[in-house]
Amino acid sequence: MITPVPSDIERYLATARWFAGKGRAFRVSDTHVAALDGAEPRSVVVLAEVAYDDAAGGSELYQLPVSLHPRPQEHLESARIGLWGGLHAYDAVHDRAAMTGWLRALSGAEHTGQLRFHRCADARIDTDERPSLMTAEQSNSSVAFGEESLLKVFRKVTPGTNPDVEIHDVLTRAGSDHVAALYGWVDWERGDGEVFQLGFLQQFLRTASDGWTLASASVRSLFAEADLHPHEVGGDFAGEAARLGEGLAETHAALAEHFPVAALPAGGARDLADTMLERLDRAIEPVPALAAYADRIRPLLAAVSDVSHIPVQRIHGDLHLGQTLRTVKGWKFVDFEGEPARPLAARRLPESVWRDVAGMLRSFDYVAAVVQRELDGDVPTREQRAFRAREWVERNRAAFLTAYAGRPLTPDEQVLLTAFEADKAVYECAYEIRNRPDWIDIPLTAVARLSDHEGRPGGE
Ligand SMILES: Nc1ncnc2c1ncn2[C@@H]1O[C@H](COP(=O)(O)OP(=O)(O)O)[C@@H](O)[C@H]1O
Ligand SMILES: O=P(O)(O)O[C@H]1O[C@H](CO)[C@@H](O[C@H]2O[C@H](CO)[C@@H](O)[C@H](O)[C@H]2O)[C@H](O)[C@H]1O
Repeated sequence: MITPVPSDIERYLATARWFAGKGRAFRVSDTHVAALDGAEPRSVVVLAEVAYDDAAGGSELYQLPVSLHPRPQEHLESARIGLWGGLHAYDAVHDRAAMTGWLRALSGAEHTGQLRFHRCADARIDTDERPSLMTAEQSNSSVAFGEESLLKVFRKVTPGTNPDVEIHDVLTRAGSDHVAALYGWVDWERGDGEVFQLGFLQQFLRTASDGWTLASASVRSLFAEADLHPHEVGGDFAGEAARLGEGLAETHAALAEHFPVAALPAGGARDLADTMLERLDRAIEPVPALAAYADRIRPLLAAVSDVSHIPVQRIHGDLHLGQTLRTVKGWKFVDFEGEPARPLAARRLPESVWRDVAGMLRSFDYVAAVVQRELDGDVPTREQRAFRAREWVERNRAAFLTAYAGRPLTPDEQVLLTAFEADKAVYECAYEIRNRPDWIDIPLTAVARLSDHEGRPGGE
């Protein structure tokens, strides 16, 4: 069995887009290796224990599928990890031959040592399809096989059922129109018997466009017209926003049918409010500008503790326009992993559907803000654009929400929705300062707007 070199992995992780510990002091304290027997090139999965040496401490387990070659592979230079036992080690998601090996193992439902490849009963898997790494990788890595299937390789792994695999499995069996069908998945059993899900193969929605791209195009087409209102512009998004709302309502209904539903127990509303308040307090340290709004945001979050009945069920957990794909047959939702920063167990718990609704509402705000940033102009031009962007946001929020709920929200639902929006904007402040500090103004502006919310029914 190959022996990985921890310092090579540390160097590789430090620059990886998907490594959540960037900027923190860390070291690889241990590694586990599982081999894909008989694969050519030689392939292993390395699970690297990452220990953090900063004040927050803690540890995480990261997955590196590795291909091992006796000779250097020039075309894989950017994916090179190091030289291990005389073999050249590469991040295998970049290595087409290695990924074909994974597809074959999935197709054959192979059990090799500690790795177990599962194939779903109705899965169509063509092992001749050519693998290519998707460039839009974020928290994980995804490899497309021709036009047929997509392998998502989780990077940070935790023991137990992964919510992305679990929800794709359940909704595929239920015949949902709103997810890509699950074709198979990969488990790894650690020496102590704990099982980790390493990735899954799903239907590749190759002709789909993601909601972020479509919504950005709509905002750009608004700005291309000097004075028109959003509903007067050819690229109006409100119809799509409404279809997204309907699609989310149908997805929530399917999740409610196939997973347990409940109401938060006594004290649950207070716990939820406290969790949000704690998240706000924690975010002030990395984002000191939040402090100026904190006293006016706290009552919005604390109000949740007065809601007497909060129904909960499985939800998406981190919904935004980038997690939606428009196919010819309607909208699909992807990436049911929940917020990457939350512990896995928390991400599988039933939650209020208003968390997902709030996520989408925040995304309409984001897309309008991001498109404005692409454009320059003098102050009056920018102010006029900001006003028109607000009209676009309000129109699409309303279309989405009306279609989702199909009726006016009750006062309690409005309290929950506002609190989840504020909570999400706070989360985004912490997320942006770590990942895209240039974008910090986007959620901060939202926090400022929400802090001004009091007494305004119906949202922002
Ligand atoms: N089944 C699919 N078919 C086509 N594209 C997909 C599919 N699932 C995800 N994608 C695309 O891949 C991107 C990354 O997928 P996602 O599951 O969100 O991974 P991550 O956890 O790395 O963010 C998505 O934004 C989406 O555009
Ligand atoms: O897609 P992930 O599950 O990795 O989610 C994380 O990254 C998202 C950014 O890609 C982040 O979403 C935020 O930025 C989006 C625009 O890029 C915007 O549409 C979302 O509304 C906003 O929250 C998400 O919060 C984070 O968890």
